[in-house]
Amino acid sequence: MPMPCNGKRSNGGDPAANMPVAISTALPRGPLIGALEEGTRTCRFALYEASTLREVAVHCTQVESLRPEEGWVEQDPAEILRAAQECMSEAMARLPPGLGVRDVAAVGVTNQRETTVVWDRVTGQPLHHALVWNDIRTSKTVDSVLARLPGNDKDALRDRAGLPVSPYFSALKLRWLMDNVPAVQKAIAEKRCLFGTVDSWLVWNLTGGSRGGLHITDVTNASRTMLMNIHTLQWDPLLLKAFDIPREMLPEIRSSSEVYGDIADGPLHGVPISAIMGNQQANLVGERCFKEGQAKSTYRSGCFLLYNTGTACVHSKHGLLSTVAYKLGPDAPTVYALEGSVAVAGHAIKWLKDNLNLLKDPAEAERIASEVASTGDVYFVPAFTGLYAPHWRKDARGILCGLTQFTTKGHIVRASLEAVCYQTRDILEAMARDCGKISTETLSELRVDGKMAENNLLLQLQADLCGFSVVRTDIHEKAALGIAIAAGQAKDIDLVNINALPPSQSQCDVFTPSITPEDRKARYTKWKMALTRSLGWAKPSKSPSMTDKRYHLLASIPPSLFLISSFAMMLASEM
Ligand SMILES: Nc1ncnc2c1ncn2[C@@H]1O[C@H](COP(=O)(O)OP(=O)(O)O)[C@@H](O)[C@H]1O
Ligand SMILES: O=P(O)(O)OC[C@H](O)CO
Repeated sequence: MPMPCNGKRSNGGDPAANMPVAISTALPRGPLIGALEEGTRTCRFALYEASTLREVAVHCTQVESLRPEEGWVEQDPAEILRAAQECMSEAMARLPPGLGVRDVAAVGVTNQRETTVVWDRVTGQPLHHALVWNDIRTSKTVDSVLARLPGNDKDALRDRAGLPVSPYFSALKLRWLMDNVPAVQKAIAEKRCLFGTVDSWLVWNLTGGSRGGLHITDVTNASRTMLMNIHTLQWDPLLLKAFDIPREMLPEIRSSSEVYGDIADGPLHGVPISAIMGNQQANLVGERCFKEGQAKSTYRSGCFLLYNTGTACVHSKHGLLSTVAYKLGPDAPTVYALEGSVAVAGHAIKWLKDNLNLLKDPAEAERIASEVASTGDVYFVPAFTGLYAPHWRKDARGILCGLTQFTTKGHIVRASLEAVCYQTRDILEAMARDCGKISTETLSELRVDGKMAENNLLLQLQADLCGFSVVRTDIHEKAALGIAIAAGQAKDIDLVNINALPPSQSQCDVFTPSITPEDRKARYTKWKMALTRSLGWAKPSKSPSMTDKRYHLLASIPPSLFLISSFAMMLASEM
């Protein structure tokens, strides 16, 4: 069971991070900061009182995902925008008496990352549904790109992008749209096509759309496109060439915290937008992981673990992503993170519920898994869409192994929880190898949040299977807080040292390891055996189709010459 630490635990030298503060019972006062949080499933707008970070008004709505084919995940960009506008209008309508738009000092936007939108700059209409981050239709596009890289190496572009070639990232999704959607091809030919991640789409529309909206993104979102140079923080000519993407359709890259422009219409008319960040980076800020070596893990449908590496961009040699954590101002230092993303975490529990009918509600997972003392040697690798970090195997598929006639649903549910823990351990092992810095002591800074983190058994298993303490400050994610901090900073409103939680909630739970190192080692070894068996199930076809003319052209270049020749072409074109 978790051990409540009553706010007394170490907080990594950040004394304010968990300090209980007196909660004001006074009527809320301006200035207020607005946080628009556009997640994959939920859109939410909250208004915070800047002096206390009290949430004074909020509205939230769901955004539907469409799954037209296996592995395809889409959202309607118009629906994303409508949801954002509804949330802002409803939250403004709920402001306590005496508060109004004049009290809102700034709005920040945080969003699901990688999800790719293309639209017509003249009509303002989307040219296709957004391809959502976990859509894997671009598998063949990946094969085509890999076929042209030295040694078919998915890491060949890592030095520049910080990322492996994978269906996860926007460049692949944009390439697919350009190859397969005539409306996109036509709009590009007519120079009317704009590309953006969800932040760009929202900010362009909120600041005026086709009547002069700002076409911008921030460094955190741009770092997930695979088109930005992670060192220069600019679109990289070689990466653009590798994916054959015209520069003019891309947004301008800005810092995560600065006044970009004002909201053009609606109840927040005239309020400046002053922060943009991808949601996992905003979460890192909201968790106040400002020091090198601090890390957070968010357990939702997927699981996202970010480890602050300070101003050093650590290039992972073990399958992690190098990403921009934040740059809180045009002249502020760029802070980087290593990230491990797990595609399927809580989603496996949803699958047990929806597809196998083993649960009525995800919350039942804890009770059912607790009915058995172990998984009975059952291992579940939920590689439904391949494996993300640190393996990056799109050919992996889910497996359940070690079944016997004695296996019960308790064993399977418990194995599903353990799968999240083992995948997290895989990431932590990779981080340890990349940084050589992670120790039990620094990992006392692993802060966990997310809906799935309300499962006590999951966090106990996490502590057991990793061998360090897991600290749950609160299950509520901190992305909205993080973007409020960034938006406030651009307006010289310092929110960093304000604790947003009432004292009763600011207590945290600590889960400490309760199994022997031998047991831990034996179980992890078995997990790795299971993982190996999941690989290579969805083999790519022998000759990946080349979906655009450019691939035919470049396929004739020997892979080893590809990068060199691209450089040469690039240099020549710049002369
Ligand atoms: N108590 C729980 N135990 C295990 N899994 C849970 C629990 N509560 C939620 N989940 C799972 O975690 C995920 C988190 O949900 P949520 O944050 O609401 O989802 P999303 O990432 O889709 O927005 C869901 O996929 C759900 O199946
Ligand atoms: O909206 P979420 O919480 O599922 O987050 C999605 C991530 O940003 C994808 O990288």
